[in-house]
Amino acid sequence: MSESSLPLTVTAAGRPAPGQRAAGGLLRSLAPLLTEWLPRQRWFAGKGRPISGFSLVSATELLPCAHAGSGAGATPGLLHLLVRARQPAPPHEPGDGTGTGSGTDGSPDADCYQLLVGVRSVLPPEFAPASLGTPTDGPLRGRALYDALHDPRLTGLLLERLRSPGRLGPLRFVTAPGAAAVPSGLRPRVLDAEQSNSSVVYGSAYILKLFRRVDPGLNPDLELPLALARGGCARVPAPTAWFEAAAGPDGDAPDGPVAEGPGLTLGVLQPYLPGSGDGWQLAQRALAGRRDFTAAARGLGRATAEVHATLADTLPTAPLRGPELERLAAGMAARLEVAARAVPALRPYRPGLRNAFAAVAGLARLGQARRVQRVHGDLHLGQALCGAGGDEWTLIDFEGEPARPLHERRLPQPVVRDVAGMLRSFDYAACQQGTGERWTRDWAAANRAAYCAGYADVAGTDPRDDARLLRAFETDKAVYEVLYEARHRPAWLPIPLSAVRRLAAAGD
Ligand SMILES: Nc1ncnc2c1ncn2[C@@H]1O[C@H](COP(=O)(O)OP(=O)(O)O)[C@@H](O)[C@H]1O
Ligand SMILES: O=P(O)(O)O[C@H]1O[C@H](CO)[C@@H](O[C@H]2O[C@H](CO)[C@@H](O)[C@H](O)[C@H]2O)[C@H](O)[C@H]1O
Repeated sequence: MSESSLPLTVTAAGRPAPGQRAAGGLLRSLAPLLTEWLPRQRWFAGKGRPISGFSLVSATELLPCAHAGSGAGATPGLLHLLVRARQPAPPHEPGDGTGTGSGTDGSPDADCYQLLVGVRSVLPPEFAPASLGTPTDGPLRGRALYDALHDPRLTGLLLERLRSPGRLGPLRFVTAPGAAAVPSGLRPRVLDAEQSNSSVVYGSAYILKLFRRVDPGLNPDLELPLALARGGCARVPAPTAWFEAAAGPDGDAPDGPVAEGPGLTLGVLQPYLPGSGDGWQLAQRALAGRRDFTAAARGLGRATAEVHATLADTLPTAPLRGPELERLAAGMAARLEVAARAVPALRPYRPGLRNAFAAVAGLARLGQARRVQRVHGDLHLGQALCGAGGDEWTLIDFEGEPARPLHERRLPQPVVRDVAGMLRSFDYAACQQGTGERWTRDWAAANRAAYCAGYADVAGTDPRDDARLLRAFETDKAVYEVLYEARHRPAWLPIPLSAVRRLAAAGD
């Protein structure tokens, strides 16, 4: 998007600021700060590639910024920004082959990020770690800018906006039909978690997830929980409210009036489940204490199958016949090539891994077919919250694998894809406690079996009976994890690499 087509800056009163210059000047003054700050954020998706420039998709004042924060106790300003960061394109990451989509959404070389920027004349010391810096020119010259999610006054304001439906410039705040009224004055705190996005907890009642890298379209992390709530499935917290930006003709937020429809999903408010541990923490604790985890694993299998059953009832399903099975296998093989180019340690295992994918193409030649439906897409132990009973599970984070384009994450998939994700996670948990030990290997095997048995309790079919497809998805996931760890947590790379060795040997 060229600077001349920038949308207007929208004022707190919902009126365009005088002239487009405000937005252009804003971008110029923010660019040096963002170049420095963005790559340091956990959720920045373009790590390792230089940023060559920015374009502003929208800028909306939620609280006035120009004179904000002057004087003791003065109200800070709050600016909502959608900003594209231009970077050299990543190596092409091919699709699943289970649908018609290909390529990426929006500009492949310019991811769009959502930022909430606090504005003050002087930054209080408690917000120093959240500082973006101080622009030296433009409309915010000399003002201290910081990540507003760390300021309870500003995140409190955001909750106020979500409490009552309405519009502000390109932003639309929506309350779920039939949702209980959200009380005002809940105390906000930003979540300090290893996340792909950012979350704010209000009291111990709600959690607001703000999507950081946003793609045009309905985010499955809103779409699927809404569908599950419609279908009466209590395994997933039902969205209470959300906010979005209407999509313009080029997929960006518009400078005109907000159209009806989902546009870009920006944030989802849902009930917070207090005190619940996640499956990863519980598994780690069980391993450290050398305790059995199979009852919990079986419960998790049952929860997964219940969620799958409701998704199949409420959203479209389709057959996966010969040509689609072949495309699925080709997509997996192509992703392996991309990962092997990026991570040399994968290369020696390619022949064995390819065999796992060829076996899926082999199903097509046998005249077999499967079904596809909407699935979680990135299921692992950290995506399951456990109630007090120890085996009652709630599933969260239906966004799918964050690195994939949105249209691909919304494609129907075989359910074994989620099963494979969780099986990998038991392996991860065991490896994290020490790869070599017999006991941890047996622990992982027992929990993998219990999880599949739990799934079969509800679904009536055991995922292990579809061995070729399951192995192919497990292999595909391990390859994804190799790339994920190489990019985000290089010290963890040996974990998926050990699975790659095992899976490659099984395919010889
Ligand atoms: N409804 C909820 N109740 C309690 N904690 C939650 C809830 N939803 C998310 N969380 C916590 O927030 C963390 C991040 O949420 P998640 O949806 O996985 O975000 P991301 O996509 O950024 O990784 C989770 O690991 C979990 O600890
Ligand atoms: O939870 P996210 O949506 O951010 O998912 C990404 O990050 C996960 C790690 O936080 C990553 O999961 C991998 O590590 C887990 C342990 O930390 C393990 O349980 C998973 O099995 C493993 O895949 C996930 O792949 C990534 O998309």
